[in-house]
Amino acid sequence: MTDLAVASHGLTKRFGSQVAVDAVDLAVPRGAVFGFLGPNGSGKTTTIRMLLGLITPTAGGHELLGRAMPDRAADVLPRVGALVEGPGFHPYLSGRDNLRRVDAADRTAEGRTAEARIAAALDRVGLSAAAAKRYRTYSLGMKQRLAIAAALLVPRELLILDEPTNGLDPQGTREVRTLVAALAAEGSTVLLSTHLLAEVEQVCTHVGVMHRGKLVAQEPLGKLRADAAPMARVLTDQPGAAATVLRAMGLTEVTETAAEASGRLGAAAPEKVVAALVHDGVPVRGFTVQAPSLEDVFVQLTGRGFDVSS
Ligand SMILES: Nc1ncnc2c1ncn2[C@@H]1O[C@H](COP(=O)(O)OP(=O)(O)OP(=O)(O)O)[C@@H](O)[C@H]1O
Repeated sequence: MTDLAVASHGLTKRFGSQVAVDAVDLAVPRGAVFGFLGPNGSGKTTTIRMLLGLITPTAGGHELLGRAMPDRAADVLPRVGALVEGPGFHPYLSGRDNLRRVDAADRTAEGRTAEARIAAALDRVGLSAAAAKRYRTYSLGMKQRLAIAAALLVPRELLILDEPTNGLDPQGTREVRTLVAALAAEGSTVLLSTHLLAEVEQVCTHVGVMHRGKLVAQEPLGKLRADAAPMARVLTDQPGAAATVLRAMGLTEVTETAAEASGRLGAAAPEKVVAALVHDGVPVRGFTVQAPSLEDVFVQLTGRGFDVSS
């Protein structure tokens, strides 16, 4: 048994002359909550659609749960729950009746146990009380949770969720994040795509970063942070002189504003930097060393500061 829930090799998709996904080698360990992060248009949805066998790759291949796709699709897809775009729920049917339709359409699901499984899935996503209400009266968060319930009608080893919190208000976002964390705690591997760094920080154990169709980083979240160099900030009324010292001490990405200079600490020890500032007569009003934010880490890794917060 492989220890990877998702493994892709050179997965590529071209649309005409445009390369939407460019030789992506994904490695999602079993048990991970893998945040598939990238700005709009970076190729996340296209990758996910290839992973699920919804579209054919131009080149490359992949395995889900150790089985080659698409050859073993019939065998592996029943063990994979997916949330990709709207599942086409009927607006005038209740949440429960919508799940009955979804379950009836699934040939791998056992009809005899349908009612119990539907009730369990509704309970799982906190929709039991609203199960009899029509879908069209649901809030966005409830609609999204019903879509996740549809993915949970049978036990899943792997969940692939495309932007599960997209369009949700803060309350709905929290509900979905809590649900993802609970599913992971029960042993499911989760791959979720997002363009929100906060999402990755709050629920993910691993992260893969897409940029212009390429997977530019893929690591456990803790390692990503540990590998990143911290920032030093000097509060001073002589930022120009401070910046000169920071550069001389080997700090990189040195910037200055009216009241401070900052730079990325490499091998330089913070106390040596302070000593050098004082030695050169720079008046230091404050000195702080900050662990990099996840956004800083991505800038370091990719060399680009893409806007991931919008
Ligand atoms: N069917 C298609 N035909 C032509 N181009 C496409 C098609 N699907 C996607 N693309 C293009 O491929 C690129 C990647 O799109 P994709 O939807 O995979 O990005 P994404 O990272 O999921 O973005 P978003 O967060 O907006 O969904 C985009 O430039 C998009 O316009």
